[in-house]
Amino acid sequence: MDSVYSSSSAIMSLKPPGSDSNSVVTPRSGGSRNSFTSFSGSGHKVGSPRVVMENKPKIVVGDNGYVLEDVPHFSDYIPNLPTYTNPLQDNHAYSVVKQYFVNVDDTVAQNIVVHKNSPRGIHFRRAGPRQRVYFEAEDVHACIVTCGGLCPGLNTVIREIVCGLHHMYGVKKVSGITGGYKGFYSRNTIPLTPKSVNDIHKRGGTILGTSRGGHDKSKIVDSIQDRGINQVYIIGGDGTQKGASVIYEEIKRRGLKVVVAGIPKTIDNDIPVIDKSFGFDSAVEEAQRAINAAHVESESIENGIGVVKVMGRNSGFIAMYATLASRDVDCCLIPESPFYLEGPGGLFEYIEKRLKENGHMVIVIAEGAGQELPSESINSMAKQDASGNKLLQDVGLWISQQIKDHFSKRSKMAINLKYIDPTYMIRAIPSNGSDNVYCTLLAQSAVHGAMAGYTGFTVGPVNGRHSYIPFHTINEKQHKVVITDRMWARLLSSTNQPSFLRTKDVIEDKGDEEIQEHCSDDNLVNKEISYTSN
Ligand SMILES: Nc1ncnc2c1ncn2[C@@H]1O[C@H](COP(=O)(O)OP(=O)(O)OP(=O)(O)O)[C@@H](O)[C@H]1O
Ligand SMILES: O=P(O)(O)OC[C@H]1O[C@](O)(CO)[C@@H](O)[C@@H]1O
Ligand SMILES: [Mg+2]
Repeated sequence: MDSVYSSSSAIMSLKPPGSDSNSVVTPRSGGSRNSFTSFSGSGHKVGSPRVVMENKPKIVVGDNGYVLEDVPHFSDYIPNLPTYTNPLQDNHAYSVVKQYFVNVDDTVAQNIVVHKNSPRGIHFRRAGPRQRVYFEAEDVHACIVTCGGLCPGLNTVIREIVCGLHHMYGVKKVSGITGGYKGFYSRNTIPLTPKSVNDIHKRGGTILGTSRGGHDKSKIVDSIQDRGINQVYIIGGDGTQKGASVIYEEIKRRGLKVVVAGIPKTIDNDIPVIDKSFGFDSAVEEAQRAINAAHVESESIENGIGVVKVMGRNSGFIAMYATLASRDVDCCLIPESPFYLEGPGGLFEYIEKRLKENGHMVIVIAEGAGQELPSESINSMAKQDASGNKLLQDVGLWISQQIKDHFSKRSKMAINLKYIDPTYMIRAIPSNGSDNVYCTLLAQSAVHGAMAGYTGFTVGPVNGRHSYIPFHTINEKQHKVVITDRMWARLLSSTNQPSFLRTKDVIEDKGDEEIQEHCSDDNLVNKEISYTSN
């Protein structure tokens, strides 16, 4: 297999040094806190000097178009590190498993729909326990932080990182960083033990608290160093993963033996590459309650219209899946599918037609849908939250008002509209059973990767197999509903709503679809999260 670091000529092996089962157990270093591992580029131990590394993606290419988008490993920038036998091999629970350790050469294909002559395409390193680890239990000081908005399952991930570290690897020292990234510079942390986190998965929210903004790279890494932390688990959405990547780069620049592991969290399901994000299923389920209420209200009254707003800033996955799941929805509006109100093919015409046919209707709207419409009329200034995310207009309220105005002023039809905004109620629930299992796998995969010396990665299922995905890949783009894909067509055929598309849009979008083929939302339904032993 040929191996390259992107355009550079450096040759790299698929196996990280020390992960080879034939390698000899190297002696324990005395103080293996994060400062012991500063090395010069030439491999000499030099005490404290800083190591400046090139930030190039780690790409390995092989035969027939095989590409591995690999994740960083300590051994990339710290030579001659000691490795240890994985304590799992003596764990009674896992000793029954035939082949528990993941082969170091195992990778996971991003694209599983192929033709006879297709190139093998992009792969990611398979997640799971390795035979050799880069930490001894008593030397680990892990920390966990949650950032960004709430999402069902945050507490489950926290619980399972703590329990995974403790029960699988014997790690006792885990600190909770409170209130998101800015918690790194506050004085107190919360000690986390299997006992203290035992019941937290039954609660919504995050026991650690969360926040937006306040990411200061140098202060965060100083705090990590000062506290002697050597494994950092960062749970959060797209912004958080970008912040994690910046922290990882700074840690590498300082030559520290500190893992940065990202666990993707987003109720919007807007993180690319992974099959879906945790909490998404729980959110879709909870949205059913609001849609049911809207349906009951609307069908109980003449010309009743129920409008339900769900979350989804730039990606309309919750709206799309909640609509498909419910079957009571007559129109679903998402950010990816621009719509218009007036004239032939517009929303008002469709509402009138639907009410005449059926006497009532339900509209589900994602919060980011049609944002340009209220902005045009209200002419508001774009405002941002503390993280720099654009603050949205309440499109649910706006569209409800537009529909009311239209039917009272320009149509002879008297309507009864009820607007339901369950957005924060959906986000604040505890995760359901299947999300709990998914959260467990994510947490355990992150722990295995960290113990094995991988860093700078986000963990997640790719085609059902948990994988380590480099930050740069995760941070490249956002996962969005592709409106020229089959899944959106299924929705259109289920609701019978207009597509609001003109032929020109379809042609332009088909070009996009080819580019985004691998992250099509078809993947989301056709792939199950695999609960196999990775
Ligand atoms: N480009 C960036 N570089 C460094 N830090 C960032 C960056 N973008 C966001 N962050 C930090 O990440 C944290 C979370 O970001 P944000 O509020 O955008 O939420 P998120 O992680 O995207 O989650 P969600 O949008 O699902 O609620 C914030 O503390 C923010 O300062
Ligand atoms: O009001 P907050 O907490 O800033 O969060 C709102 C945003 O967070 C999200 O739930 C993402 O976490 C978006 O869907 C929503 O726009
Ligand atoms: Mg975000």
